[in-house]
Amino acid sequence: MQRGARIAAAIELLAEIEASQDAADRHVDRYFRARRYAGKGDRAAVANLVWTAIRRRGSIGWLTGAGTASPRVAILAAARLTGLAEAAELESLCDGQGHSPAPLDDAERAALARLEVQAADPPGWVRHDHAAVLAPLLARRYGERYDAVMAAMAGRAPLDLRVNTLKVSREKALAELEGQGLMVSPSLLSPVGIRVEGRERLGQLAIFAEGRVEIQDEGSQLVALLCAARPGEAIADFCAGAGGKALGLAAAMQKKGRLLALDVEARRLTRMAPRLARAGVDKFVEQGEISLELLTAEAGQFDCVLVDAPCSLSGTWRRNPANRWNTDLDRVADLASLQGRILDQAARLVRPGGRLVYATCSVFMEEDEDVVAGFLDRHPGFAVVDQAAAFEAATGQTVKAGALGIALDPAQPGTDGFFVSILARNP
Ligand SMILES: C[S@@+](CC[C@H](N)C(=O)[O-])C[C@H]1O[C@@H](n2cnc3c(N)ncnc32)[C@H](O)[C@@H]1O
Repeated sequence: MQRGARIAAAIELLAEIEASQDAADRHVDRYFRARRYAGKGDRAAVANLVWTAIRRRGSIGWLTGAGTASPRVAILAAARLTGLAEAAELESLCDGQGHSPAPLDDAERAALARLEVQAADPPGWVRHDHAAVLAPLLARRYGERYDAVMAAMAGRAPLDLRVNTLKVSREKALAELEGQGLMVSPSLLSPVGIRVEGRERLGQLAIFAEGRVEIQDEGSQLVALLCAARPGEAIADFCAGAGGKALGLAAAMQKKGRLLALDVEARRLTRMAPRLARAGVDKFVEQGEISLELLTAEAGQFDCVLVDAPCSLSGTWRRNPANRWNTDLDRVADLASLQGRILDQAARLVRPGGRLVYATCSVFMEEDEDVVAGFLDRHPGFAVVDQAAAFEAATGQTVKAGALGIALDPAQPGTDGFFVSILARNP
């Protein structure tokens, strides 16, 4: 495909994506399945234009003065921003000949001219592609590290695996994956983690189908490990959802003791069934729906309660770029009050002397430290433990920790953005 044809294909694809509710990657796959003549290079170039236009939606709107840019303007701007075309070439690439896009109209020409001026000195939120209202929140969290972290946030999320130590050791799993021709290395912080180079399709491999490894970001692995669950303990996973953390907890407990996976919607827990079965812990993990009766009946019964709270997902922008634009301050405030309420409920289940672990995949302190501080004000019977010492005890590694918790990010240590706070109930 010529460059003009690649741009035209990307415009067509983006318009399709915008007009539908389906996930963007499904469209990209379908589009190319129907166009077998397109080569690997074509596919990569078109997909890069489409992803750039989606990820940079808000900043392209600002740079071109177009507000919400049309698919044509968005893709032409993406072609410029990714270096596929120089400014002066866009006009000639859009000549309407063969498979090239139709010629530019005056409004499009003006939008692309404005891009050249504005791109010279854009504000931080444009450079790093997030809603302008989130700038103070990110400045509060990162200060001088803002540019470095946001640059890391723009990269592609790595592929991490958690080894199911109920079935195999990390050494054996590494050897098996290497035997399959994969480039793998032990994770830096998670003692049960493996990092895979490249975008391998793991679904077909026996090691995955037979539950020896599970796909899980290293940050998620660390959240489960920081519960320091031991065999024989009673642990409640209060926001268990699809069960990612529950799997890690079950392995740490060596299937001994009691692991209760809870969620406010029992429907959500059904998604964990195949994962539990694959990992060989389906008979071990108990499931339950949160209710007043349950909170009363189970009060004070657990050595540790994990609250992996619903959040803005701002730590996962590498995976879900649309969230960079559709999170506003009201949503963050609403989530913070929900998180406080969930913590209040979950705390009832912790036995005297037990642990309460609060985690989010948000990088906003408003959903993290502030929620913990509010909880501690309301519950004088709980206190923070030494976070850095708890991290070292659970993982054998050291990280920088704050007084109220540990914040991980894609720049340092290179995980998704996560926050974890380990609290203890007074004996
Ligand atoms: C971040 S997700 C959990 C992910 C899960 N722990 C995992 O590792 O796969 C948050 C979960 O909290 C649940 N949730 C939402 N509101 C809740 C509430 N009021 N109480 C308890 N759980 C709630 C959601 O249903 C969702 O499953």
